[in-house]
Amino acid sequence: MFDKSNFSPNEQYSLKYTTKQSPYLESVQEKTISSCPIAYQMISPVQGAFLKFLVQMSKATKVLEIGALTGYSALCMAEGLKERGSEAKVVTLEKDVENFKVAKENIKSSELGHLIELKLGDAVDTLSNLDNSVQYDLIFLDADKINYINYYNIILERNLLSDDGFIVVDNGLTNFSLLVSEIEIKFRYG
Ligand SMILES: C[S@@+](CC[C@H](N)C(=O)[O-])C[C@H]1O[C@@H](n2cnc3c(N)ncnc32)[C@H](O)[C@@H]1O
Repeated sequence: MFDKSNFSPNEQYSLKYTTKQSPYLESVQEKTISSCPIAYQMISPVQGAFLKFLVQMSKATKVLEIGALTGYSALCMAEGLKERGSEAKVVTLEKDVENFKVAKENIKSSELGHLIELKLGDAVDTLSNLDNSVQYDLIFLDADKINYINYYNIILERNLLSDDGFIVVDNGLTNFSLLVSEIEIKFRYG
């Protein structure tokens, strides 16, 4: 069973010196840990604070996430969008129906729910059909790693990334260094 004691010593140290998450985020985290069999895949509160910081510092308005799970990371990023006005939006993609249902409920019950649009389906299909008159300032890849290169290609081919936008990749430096180096090569040398 996954619980907070599974956090690494580095994670626990960082958590101690990171701004405490909101009570609502904590409740979503706790509920996910107690009821979701793949809760260990959810980002940690420190990573959530970092994503929120990235959204705020980059002044992103449009955020796209691939891999919603129960909505925790989308809610973290929505907190960073609070001051960004009526155009602000997190679009998050999820293919698993059970995860989708829980995420939908968590998003609906949040005071930031109006900032988040959750889409059900395989992200390769959803990305291929996403309205590309909208460009995203921050895109967070956090789904099936094997498809990262496909997500990256579709995002660039369909012009879904804004000119100053950037892509954040979860687990990019753990077991998937080959995929990451392919992405880096394409990014740097076209
Ligand atoms: C690592 S979890 C996401 C965690 C979430 N970002 C968080 O930290 O709260 C990965 C999620 O991606 C979903 N997923 C996996 N492959 C997918 C695909 N091809 N299309 C859409 N979602 C996918 C899984 O069902 C799972 O819910």
